[in-house]
Amino acid sequence: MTVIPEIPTIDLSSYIRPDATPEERTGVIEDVRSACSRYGFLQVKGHGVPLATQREVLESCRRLFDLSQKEKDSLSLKNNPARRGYERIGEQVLDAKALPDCKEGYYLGREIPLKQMGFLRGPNQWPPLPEEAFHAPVTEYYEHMLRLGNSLLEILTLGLGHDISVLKDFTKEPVVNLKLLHYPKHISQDKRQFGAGAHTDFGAITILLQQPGKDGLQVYHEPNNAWLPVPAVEDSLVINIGDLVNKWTDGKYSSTLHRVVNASDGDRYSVPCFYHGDLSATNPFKPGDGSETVAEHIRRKFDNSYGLTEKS
Ligand SMILES: O=C(O)CCC(=O)C(=O)O
Ligand SMILES: [Fe+2]
Repeated sequence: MTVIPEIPTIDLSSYIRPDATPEERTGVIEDVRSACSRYGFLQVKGHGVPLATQREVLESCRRLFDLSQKEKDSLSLKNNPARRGYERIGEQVLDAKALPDCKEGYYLGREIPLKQMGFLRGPNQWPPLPEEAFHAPVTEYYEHMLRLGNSLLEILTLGLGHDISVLKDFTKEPVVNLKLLHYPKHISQDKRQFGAGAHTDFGAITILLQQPGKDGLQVYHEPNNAWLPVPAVEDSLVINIGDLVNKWTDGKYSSTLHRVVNASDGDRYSVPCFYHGDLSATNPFKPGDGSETVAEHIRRKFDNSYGLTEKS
């Protein structure tokens, strides 16, 4: 009988706690290294993001997507050079062999002044919701993602045998973007319809909050030719490696195909956080290897998935 493996869950508190021993830290580094090279995915607990903050950001998703279609369309990412804002159901095609994704989304990131606006950098588009119903909870969650993202990059870097100082340029002014997602109930009978078609993430790492109890994420496991479900467990965050780190580590840490089919009998909300890094950075693990910049890499993949060109 083939035993289908499970995506491992790792307790990060043994690394993050100020009084963690060197042995405890080494244990976490080793476990994360192993999960990233075997699966490219892991779940973490003990990550330091308060449960109330997680619940609030998921509530903010519900409030946002409950706005009228007209209000949401007026915030479209297509009219925004920083690509902040709203994506309609069917607007993104993550897998060109499948039907357009059955999800709607909303991008937010660091608030950058208008005069410094550029690709993925600029002011956010804020929906017409009270401060405490959206702006405050989303901003609080965002600050936690920055902190956690930096700790995870450290852990990954140490696992590769590098000093964390190699991350200096990459983490200088990092583009770290949240995406609020809503998957309606899955009703299509068409086998080519997914909430999110099979894809790998574009950036360095992704930290994903799934609405507890609302399963749907599946990760491809090549050795078994199987899609492994990643259960939506309260207070666990999913971490996965993106294409940038896959490329920079020659696949030692792999960006793995994944997809979403809303398995619940109602709406499903989730919040991925894409840590892309400093747009002008190149490979921190092999400086001078001639690789493209973070900006060049992300732009190609991002615009392609929305059918955008540099000028649109
Ligand atoms: O909603 C999810 O569980 C995953 C979303 C995802 O993979 C993505 O947005 O890249
Ligand atoms: Fe993804």
